[in-house]
Amino acid sequence: MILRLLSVTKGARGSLLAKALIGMLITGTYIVQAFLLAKGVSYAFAELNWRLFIPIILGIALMVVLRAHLLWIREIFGKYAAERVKETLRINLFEHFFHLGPAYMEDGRTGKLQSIFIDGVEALEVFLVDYIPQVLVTAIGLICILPYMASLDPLVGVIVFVSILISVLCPMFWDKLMNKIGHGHWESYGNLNSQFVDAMQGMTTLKAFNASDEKGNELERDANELYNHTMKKLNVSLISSAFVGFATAIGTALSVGIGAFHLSMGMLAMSSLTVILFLSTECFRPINDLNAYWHKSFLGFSAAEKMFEFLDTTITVLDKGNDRLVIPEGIRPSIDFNAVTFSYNDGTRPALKNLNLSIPSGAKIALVGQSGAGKSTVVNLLLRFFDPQTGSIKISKKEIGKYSIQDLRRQITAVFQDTYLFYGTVEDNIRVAKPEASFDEIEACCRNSKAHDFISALPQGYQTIVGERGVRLSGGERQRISIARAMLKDAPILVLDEATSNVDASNESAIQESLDRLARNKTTLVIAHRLSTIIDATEIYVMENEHICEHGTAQELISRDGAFMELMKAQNAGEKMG
Ligand SMILES: Nc1ncnc2c1ncn2[C@@H]1O[C@H](COP(=O)(O)OP(=O)(O)OP(=O)(O)O)[C@@H](O)[C@H]1O
Repeated sequence: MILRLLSVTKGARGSLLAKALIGMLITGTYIVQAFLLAKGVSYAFAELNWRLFIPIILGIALMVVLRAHLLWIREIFGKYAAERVKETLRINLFEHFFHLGPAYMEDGRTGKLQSIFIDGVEALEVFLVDYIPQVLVTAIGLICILPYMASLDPLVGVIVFVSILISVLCPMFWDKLMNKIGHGHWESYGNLNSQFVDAMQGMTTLKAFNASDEKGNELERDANELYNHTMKKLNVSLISSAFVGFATAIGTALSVGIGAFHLSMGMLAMSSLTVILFLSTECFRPINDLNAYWHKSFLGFSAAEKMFEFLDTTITVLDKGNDRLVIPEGIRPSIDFNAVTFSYNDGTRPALKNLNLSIPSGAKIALVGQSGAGKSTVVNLLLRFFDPQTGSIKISKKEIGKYSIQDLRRQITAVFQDTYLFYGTVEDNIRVAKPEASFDEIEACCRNSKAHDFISALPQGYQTIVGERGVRLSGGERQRISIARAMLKDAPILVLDEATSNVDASNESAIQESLDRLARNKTTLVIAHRLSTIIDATEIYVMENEHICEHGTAQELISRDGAFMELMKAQNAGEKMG
């Protein structure tokens, strides 16, 4: 995993190396300072002239000033590297997220993803930007200091070496436990985040059903779990740090003690003992820093595992097709579903079973049926949000999997029952369909979709901010914006999935007229519950239990008195009661 993590430092490696080099210079200033201090102390014991102390004091002051500057420069390199690494990681994550598409979002909870994408990436900063350069600094520093210490007193060298080994290896013993706790932390953090997002989005429902207390309790339980994990993490981290602190303190004390003993035995000079005294502290300084970074990094490790787990999620809808799907102006493609079977998720219950459906070039086909029959699933498959397990779907007689997904979706305009508005102006939201559109084109589409009047009445007209944190629009208004989007995209295949379900009666006939006009030179698939809106379709397909049970013109189906008539009767009865 560490190697994989290192791969994301590409683009920031120069800065990381610079940071490590500056770190070595900083260690150098500490070593020089230690030597100067050692010299000063030995002068003090020798009771030499005070003037001799002046260069030592000046030298130490110089080291302090130099170190302050180096620390400042190291911070700049560190921050630059951190931002680059985090940017790379997030770009990788977002790219994969978009490749996974709607199929992934079926299982994933937004709050969990958010916690990994945002906070997980932040948690990795310490490991990538502090720990890795510190490994270099520590290794080089020790390679320089240890042999010198051993040359002064071999036994002291061995003691320092063993203490360093213990300090480095000790955190590794806790690794498994720390990792487990880290996983628990992200799990509970993700749960809390998901619950919170859920509560925010469903606030109206919670209040309407007096269920906010229960939701509040669930949030409290999740917050409590997170607290417990955080405390566990702190405990283990503190114990591990205490071990390392103990090993370094014992190492320093032993090396000075042994040095003093050797001095008393006449085996070591006073000047060497003072050097050992100050240098042994410098030996352990980078180790302590390394240990501190290791502990700060451990949440990053478990976050990294979650990130890699996400990055390894198989993309189920593969974009392998290289063929271009460019439909020349005026040409209307045909669509064919042949023996299509499809199940969501675990595949236990098929949403479509052996479905056959043909939409001839330029025809308007309607798909009707009871709720849950599988109508929207047909659209999901046509847009390749999912791929069927068996059977084939063809556009213009060629399997849709052979076209690039971008090309495929470029040729289809879909209007759904639910319209998502992004944070931004009304104009931006419509422009999503055709970024290069002129304002006049946008306005013309809004007039046709009966959206222009209400948009003009908004505080800043087309420049009014909508979406999250923006002006709230009604369901019908949102749907008219989505119809304007569809009109602007004007692709050769039109899919209307309950496109006017939220539109009020006064606007419906006018919008229906515009949609009919839009559908005139296209191949159209309409899904509608209100059967009056599809009566003019070239052919109506009736779905029942995941497959087509009958099809024909409205007239044919009415005279057959089958499933379609059942639906008509049920609807008429419903309308009469309404
Ligand atoms: N994203 C999904 N994940 C899992 N199951 C799903 C998903 N979407 C739909 N289903 C299931 O697949 C079946 C068909 O659903 P689909 O939405 O296609 O029906 P529909 O005919 O469009 O219904 P409605 O008219 O109510 O919109 C249903 O049993 C539904 O529960």
